[in-house]
Amino acid sequence: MESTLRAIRDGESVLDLSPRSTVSGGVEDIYGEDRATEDQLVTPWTFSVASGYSLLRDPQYNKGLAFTEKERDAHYLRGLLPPIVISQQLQEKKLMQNIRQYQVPLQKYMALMDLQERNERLFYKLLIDNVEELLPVVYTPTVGEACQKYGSIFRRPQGLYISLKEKGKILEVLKNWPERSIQVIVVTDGERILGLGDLGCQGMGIPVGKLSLYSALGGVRPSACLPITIDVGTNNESLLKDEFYIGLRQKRATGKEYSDLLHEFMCAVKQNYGEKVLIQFEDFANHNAFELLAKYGTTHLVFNDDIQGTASVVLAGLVAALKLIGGSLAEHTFLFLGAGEAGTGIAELIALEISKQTKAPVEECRKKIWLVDSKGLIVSSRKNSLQHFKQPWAHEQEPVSTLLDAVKPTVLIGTSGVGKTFTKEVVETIASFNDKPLIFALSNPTSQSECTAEEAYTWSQGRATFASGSPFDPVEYNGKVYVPGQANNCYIFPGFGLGLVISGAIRVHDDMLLAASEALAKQVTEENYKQGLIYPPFSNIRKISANIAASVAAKAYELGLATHLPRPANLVKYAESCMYTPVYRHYR
Ligand SMILES: NC(=O)C1=CN([C@@H]2O[C@H](COP(=O)(O)OP(=O)(O)OC[C@H]3O[C@@H](n4cnc5c(N)ncnc54)[C@H](OP(=O)(O)O)[C@@H]3O)[C@@H](O)[C@H]2O)C=CC1
Ligand SMILES: CC(=O)C(=O)O
Ligand SMILES: [Mg+2]
Repeated sequence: MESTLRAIRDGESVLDLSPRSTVSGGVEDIYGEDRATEDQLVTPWTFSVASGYSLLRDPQYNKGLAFTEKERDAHYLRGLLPPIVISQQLQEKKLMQNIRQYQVPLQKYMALMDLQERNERLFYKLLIDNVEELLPVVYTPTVGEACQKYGSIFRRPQGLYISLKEKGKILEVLKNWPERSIQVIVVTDGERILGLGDLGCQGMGIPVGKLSLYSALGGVRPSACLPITIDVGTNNESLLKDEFYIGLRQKRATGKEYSDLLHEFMCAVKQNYGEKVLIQFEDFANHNAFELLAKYGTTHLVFNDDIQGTASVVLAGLVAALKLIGGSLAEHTFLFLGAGEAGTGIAELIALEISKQTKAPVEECRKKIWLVDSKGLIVSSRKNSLQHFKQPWAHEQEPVSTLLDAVKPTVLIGTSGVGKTFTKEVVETIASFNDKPLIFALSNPTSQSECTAEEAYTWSQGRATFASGSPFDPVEYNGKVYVPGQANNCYIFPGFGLGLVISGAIRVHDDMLLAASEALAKQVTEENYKQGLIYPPFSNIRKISANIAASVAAKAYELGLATHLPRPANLVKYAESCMYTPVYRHYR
């Protein structure tokens, strides 16, 4: 057998591998897999010529019924498919019809994951052409439910699992991944999955979902994307007791054990994929997230989507909203419910932008921004007990425990991960001292949203401008239709990552976040504003991503952080030309 395999590997003329008939009329079991009793070892061998049966089962190349007559002849597909040949458009139509028949969002999610596993190009074509309809399925809110039930719905593994068992062998594990030229990694340790808390190893749905958006919305090739879950255990008691749980059945490793594993991972990634692979940290708990970003920000190309991507998307929405509510950023007062990754990340970028606009020191600009955590308003008397990322926000003020007791904000931002916290009283109060209150309810998924779009519009008597992390349908109030925006980092990270990739950037810089934000805000049209929108529609997201990518790349060149030289003259055109499109290719 070894000589046969070697002949195939070396490209010599292929030997006869067809199973031979035996005298008894059965089929000879040449490799002994069927003869072996259960306690004997067998070799799980395969050979990889993408033709015939294996071509149909290779999601990267499979086209299903869209294989042409010529391709069916050339690639040994005759008889393996029914006679009809149909177009990708017709396949898309049929699949959308099928997906629309499912009433339960999780069924739609599973159907889409099956499609991704079966026919990658068709999956991306569907996602791009129906982005507004399918985004809530592959992404928030449905991906949250998928993660909660990941063990039960698990069929085929997606992405790479690195657990404590792989300590000392992470480089080898990376080498098991079939693709060599990786450009973007999204990694989680599953400790803060959306606002759903610790889902351990089942957080894998998040890197998988984020990376499918990298390809669909940002045009990064799917084969260049690698979803990774680091499994250091979970503190989620119900998962630890769940017989279908797919992760390590132990409490989370912390301290040195945790940081050693993460360090080995970060070094192995750089060693295996080089300096220019983007590592996006996603849904880590804040006690690790800030530290990882600070520690690896100077040695690796790292980006924390929850801290930085969210900041960039919210700043864009704020800048755009000024056209509706008036004033400059510096003239507004901001109040956050939630002072973690998203809250302090956004707050810091707002302060930075105000500082750039007004030339005032950033410390001064922070004074217009207030944050509330689970213990109340962040004030100076609490300073010694505050986590380091909250300390810059500890302003001089008496401690208060209720949201609107001390501050009269013009902008209210929810980043608490706790649903229903913007109560009727809260919305009515902010609407009582603002003609046009601006309200962001950013927590995901929908169940954790601080309030719904309907509540925001009704309780403010139609005066609020509203955007949320997970999507809400338009609302009719007093005969007028209000269209809520979706303030989600998925507006930013696909284009942001593309900009880093095409410029060959080696580090992320805050000015790139500001550039991405500005590029997004510029995409909001007069027509969008007329509808009360502060974000452009997702139907234009590939164009939006190309513009964001161009702005981020331009900043990378300006800062001397780009290695792709010479700089392309027209970066928007260049970004567009680099984007993956999922139409079928013709096979020779
Ligand atoms: N729309 C988007 O694009 C994004 C949305 N998010 C969403 O934001 C939410 C928070 O994420 P993240 O910042 O990373 O989480 P963190 O855990 O880092 O922060 C949560 C913060 O909320 C505070 N908090 C919790 N409960 C309450 C409460 N009842 N009242 C007031 N404050 C409370 C916590 O207080 P304490 O510090 O005292 O514990 C903490 O400061 C999640 O739901 C996530 O899905 C995140 C990223 C992007
Ligand atoms: C959107 C996102 O990244 C989050 O909710 O964590
Ligand atoms: Mg996230």
